[in-house]
Amino acid sequence: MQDWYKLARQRTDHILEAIKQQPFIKELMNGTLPSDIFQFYIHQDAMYLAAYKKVLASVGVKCEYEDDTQFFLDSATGIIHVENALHQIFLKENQLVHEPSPTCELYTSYLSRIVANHSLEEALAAVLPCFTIYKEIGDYIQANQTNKENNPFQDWIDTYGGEEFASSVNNAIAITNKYAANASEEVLAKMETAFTKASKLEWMFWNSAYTKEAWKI
Ligand SMILES: Cc1ncc(CO)c(N)n1
Repeated sequence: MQDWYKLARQRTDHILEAIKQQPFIKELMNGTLPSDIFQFYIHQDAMYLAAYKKVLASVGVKCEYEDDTQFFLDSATGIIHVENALHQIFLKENQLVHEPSPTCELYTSYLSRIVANHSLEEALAAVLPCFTIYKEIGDYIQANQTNKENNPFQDWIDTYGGEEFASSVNNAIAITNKYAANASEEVLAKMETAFTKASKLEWMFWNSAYTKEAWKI
């Protein structure tokens, strides 16, 4: 499988299209997303990223080649910078929420489990939508918005639509493709399942922010 990502991207296109149609994304793009919803999202995302950082470091440890290990360790460190930058702008201290929503818990637990107990190939496929979907959504918003001068969420949009993130995303894709090139049919099927599931969890994460998802009891 030479270009594994291309096929996985095609097969999950409906999920990406559904994300673009979400009110969270539409209102983020036109700048009308209510601030309580964005605050809820930023808080949940802070908890998500804290877990994701550890997941990326573990993926790095599992990699066979030194450059790949370095890439994932650098990405984990990069998250600290992104977190700090975005949170300094957006995080309002007086509204701190410490409990992860069910979806945040589900997504981070899922990734941790795959990385801890499954193959490197599956782990790479599971962490990839976090890179690629944010890149696609950042680019989509930048290409379609008409309010770059006065969108209150522009710093967030530019973080993921920017060039720096693009090179990191391309590297993550290239590494995943490299391991997929030598994977058996059985492993490839598991990779696709993991990529699809993580893509759905990205959809759920934005949806859960928009509805300010809470524990049912
Ligand atoms: C839920 C989620 N997925 C991906 C990213 C991109 O790093 C993020 N910040 N949050």
